Amino acid sequence: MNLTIIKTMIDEIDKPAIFIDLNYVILAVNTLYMETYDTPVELGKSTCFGISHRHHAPCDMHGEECPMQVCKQTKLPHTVIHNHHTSQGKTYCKINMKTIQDDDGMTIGFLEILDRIDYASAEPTKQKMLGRSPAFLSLLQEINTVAESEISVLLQGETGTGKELTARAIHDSSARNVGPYIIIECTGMNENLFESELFGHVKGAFTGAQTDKKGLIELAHGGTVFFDEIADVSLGMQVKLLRLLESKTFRRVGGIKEIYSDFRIICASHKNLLELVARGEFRKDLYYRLCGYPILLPSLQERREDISLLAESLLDETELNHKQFSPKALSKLSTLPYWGNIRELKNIIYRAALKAPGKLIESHHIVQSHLGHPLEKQNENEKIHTLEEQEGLYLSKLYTQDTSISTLAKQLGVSERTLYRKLQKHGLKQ
Ligand SMILES: Nc1ncnc2c1ncn2[C@@H]1O[C@H](COP(=O)(O)OP(=O)(O)OP(=O)(O)O)[C@@H](O)[C@H]1O
Repeated sequence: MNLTIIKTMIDEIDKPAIFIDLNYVILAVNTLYMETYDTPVELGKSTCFGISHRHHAPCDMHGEECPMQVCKQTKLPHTVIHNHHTSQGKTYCKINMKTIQDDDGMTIGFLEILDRIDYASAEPTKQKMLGRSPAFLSLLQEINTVAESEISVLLQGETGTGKELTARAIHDSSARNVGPYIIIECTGMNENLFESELFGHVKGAFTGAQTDKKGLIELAHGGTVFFDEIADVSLGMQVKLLRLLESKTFRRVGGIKEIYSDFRIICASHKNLLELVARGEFRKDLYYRLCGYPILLPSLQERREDISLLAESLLDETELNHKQFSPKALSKLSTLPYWGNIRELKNIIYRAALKAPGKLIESHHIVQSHLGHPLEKQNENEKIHTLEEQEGLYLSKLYTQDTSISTLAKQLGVSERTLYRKLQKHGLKQ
């Protein structure tokens, strides 16, 4: 294949694209690629890592996976997610790389095509999934892996870890993103209501059904349905859901006509569904229908490196965004145990900003509410905590506003001063 043909081919691609040789040097580039970066491309001289990362060495020397190395070994296309320096700042990009061979099967270079990832960011940005940690990057990779397929996805993870945001990101990066995205909240609905919400009803099906009404499944035709807290669906309704998933057809309540809906399903639960299956509270056949691709969302504890970034951005989303954290406040935020994950972090930040009288939010303004913690006991027993986290968890159980410090200190076998210090360290006391 000669270079002129490659240049013509690259110009035809409707995404930023380059052709690089075995030494990372760019030999062909399209206009969309040049528009993506501020650094000008010099054909035969610029390297892919120099333009996209402003590095002087390949990505794998900077802790990122180099797709070219994988392509070299496997000769198969490979996709990775990298954080690029684009003309719009640091941006997550999906890099699709493909080996190009000559007629004799010799590798002559690599084709790189880029997709911007608009739902995530490594910089403080409103309304985006934020993070830089390895756990966050693996999550982006998982989203990327499932997005282009039709597989059913089961999102599991503690409350407040971002399951709803992840479901939306999967829909937005799938081919169904032009279709509807329907959220079905499974908690707190009785069976009759749930059935009529899902499938709709015909006129006269029950008192108050004065007209025909489409259900959410019908409205989701061509798009994605997200069932939040799927574990809360009753056993009776689980049978109907299974039938729906197997046939993609249903009947409106009181109706006889079979209606077809083409939808993709994503579910989320903060409960361990397999445990519910073992206890007979969730149907095994439905579980396997829903769990085509399970994704476990990392808790905030597993991505502590992201706390400062999240904190800055969450503060920015409040009306108190003229305030800022002291370095000590930020470091305190990074050490707290978070039972409610990002949602709890959000509350702590808002409270701290309200408490701070001036512009600066100090570490003593950051106080964790211990009231919510006993609510979140799901999987707590199985999780390994550091001793320090365990200490915080234990103290938050024992200590309430009415606790006598001297009595508790005696019971714990420490001095009152030590207990004070520990309560302060874990954000349980000012
Ligand atoms: N990566 C992230 N970056 C920024 N904000 C996030 C991120 N993940 C979650 N959030 C925010 O945290 C809050 C909780 O997220 P979300 O509702 O998606 O969690 P969840 O896991 O679905 O919670 P639950 O199980 O309680 O329904 C939301 O305000 C969301 O915007």
